[in-house]
Amino acid sequence: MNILSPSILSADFTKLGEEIETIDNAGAEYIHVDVMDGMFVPSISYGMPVIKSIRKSTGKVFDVHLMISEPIRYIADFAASGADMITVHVEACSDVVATIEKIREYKLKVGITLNPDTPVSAIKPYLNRVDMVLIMSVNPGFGGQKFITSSVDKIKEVKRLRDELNLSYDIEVDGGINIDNLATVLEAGANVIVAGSAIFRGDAVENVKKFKSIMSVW
Ligand SMILES: O=C(CO)[C@H](O)[C@H](O)COP(=O)(O)O
Repeated sequence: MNILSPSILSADFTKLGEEIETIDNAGAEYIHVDVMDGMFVPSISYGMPVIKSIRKSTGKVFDVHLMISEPIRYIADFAASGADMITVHVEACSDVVATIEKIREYKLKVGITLNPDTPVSAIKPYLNRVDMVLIMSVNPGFGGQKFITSSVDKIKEVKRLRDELNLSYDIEVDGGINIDNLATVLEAGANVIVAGSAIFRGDAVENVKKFKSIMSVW
């Protein structure tokens, strides 16, 4: 199933609750929540209090992407804030298996991700333990960047590995996705689509509709 997960990093924070209700009503399946610590990535976004607060605005799945060093330290807090799934960076965890197990302790879905310069081989040992693989198609840290085209081959590679290893994880793609490159990533094998600026810049309802109409034919 194809899933749209708008990234609220590009929403208007002065009316975040309303922005979330808008994309929820327009048909987005997930809400993508980008947490940045100013260490693993250069920028700082928001954390548990914001997530707890926006949890009241929607019942949709909170797809929380932790761009933080040693995320194992905060899994309990993100679970208590209302996360439904947590994705961690392979580069950010000194013990990836323990981090995955910690997320499972809270009965949350688990995603693993990697930076554009990290090869897929770095996550291969963990593929049988996760529900989702996130292919970053920009260097994490900021919305509104240009899509890195080599990500398409990475999507194909994790799809090929899923078949080879007889696994069933979702493949999410995040960074620089827009109406023009959406079909390319879907065709490569991505089925969870993150988009920030392409959804929240302009008319979010129309943008969700356009995304979903293309996604419906794949
Ligand atoms: O993880 C992210 C940045 O680190 C964002 O989710 C991502 O960049 C989405 O924003 P946009 O669609 O504007 O590229």
